[in-house]
Amino acid sequence: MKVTVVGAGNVGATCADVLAYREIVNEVVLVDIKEGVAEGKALDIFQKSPITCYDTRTVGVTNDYARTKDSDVVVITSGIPRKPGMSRDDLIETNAGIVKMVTENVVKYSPNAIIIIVSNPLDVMTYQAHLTSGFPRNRVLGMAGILDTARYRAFLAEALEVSPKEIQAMLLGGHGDTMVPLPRYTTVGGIPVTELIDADKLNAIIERTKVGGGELVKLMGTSAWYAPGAAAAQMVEAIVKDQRRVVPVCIKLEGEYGIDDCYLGVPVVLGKNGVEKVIELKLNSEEMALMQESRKHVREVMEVLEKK
Ligand SMILES: NC(=O)c1ccc[n+]([C@@H]2O[C@H](COP(=O)([O-])OP(=O)(O)OC[C@H]3O[C@@H](n4cnc5c(N)ncnc54)[C@H](O)[C@@H]3O)[C@@H](O)[C@H]2O)c1
Ligand SMILES: O=C(O)C[C@H](O)C(=O)O
Repeated sequence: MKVTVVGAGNVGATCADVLAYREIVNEVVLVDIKEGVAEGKALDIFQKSPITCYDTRTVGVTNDYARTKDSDVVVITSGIPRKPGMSRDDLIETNAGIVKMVTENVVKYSPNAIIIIVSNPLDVMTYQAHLTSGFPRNRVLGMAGILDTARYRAFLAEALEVSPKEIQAMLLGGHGDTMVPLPRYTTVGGIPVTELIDADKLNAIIERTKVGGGELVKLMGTSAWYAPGAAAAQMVEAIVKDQRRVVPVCIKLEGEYGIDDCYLGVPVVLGKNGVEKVIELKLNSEEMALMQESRKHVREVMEVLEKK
């Protein structure tokens, strides 16, 4: 199995590192537009292999897509991250062009690949890659829900003083402040979370999760990478090992949840064909209203792209 990661910055290099040290694939090709960056980071990761003991080979190239030929999965992280005071949507002008150009190259050399988008604004960059690639929707996916649920799960684990491994959760909607964490679908070792935490505390955790990316941007002056890189690697693993994991993924909705023609996070079964199935939950009226609000926001940003 061969995986390409485009963008050898914070998220891309972290994703490549996780793919390598966990031996998720045999070969990782890292691509960047900046001369030497991908080559250097791939070499550094390869030189770690005798220390932490793995066989995955990592190779870096500067814009040489021929070297990515016949990749099974391509993770696109190229693009600028936000700085304090910016929203993810502010990145659209720069990142849409980058994602378009990168996707054209990916399609040329790996026409059967499954594409995972990481660049922001996530839902609309997934739209851009879908438009440019012309791939079926099951092969153009956005990574955000695994990261957003991981934040929610981590905050809950801390509040409940339990292992984060015990928290299972689902979340819907766009990757922005309108995301929809679902307490009704959150359990702690199989116990509904609402039996273990009072409503005020749970609401505070939901609100913190919604702005979880911004919290880190404020602290670091740029956006997060450890959890995002690992989340993208988890999606790659589910695909290349055909694990059929049930995780939230951004995909074009075609009637599910009563929504057409919008890119939003929903629970899916993730396996060797990318999205094997979109799972449609029976939402209550409050959850449905939040999902519609999220759809409205993502649609507005999609329209910005359409007018470009
Ligand atoms: N979906 C998510 O949950 C999530 C999480 C974290 C970050 N992000 C997004 O991921 C993107 C990358 O974040 P980062 O922290 O790694 O940024 P970064 O600046 O560290 O890395 C981006 C890399 O992309 C490269 N690049 C730019 N244009 C390119 C092109 N045309 N071809 C190849 N490479 C190119 C840059 O040279 C740079 O090395 C940002 O848009 C950020 O907002 C998304
Ligand atoms: O917050 C950002 O800008 C990056 C990313 O989308 C995140 O949630 O960490």
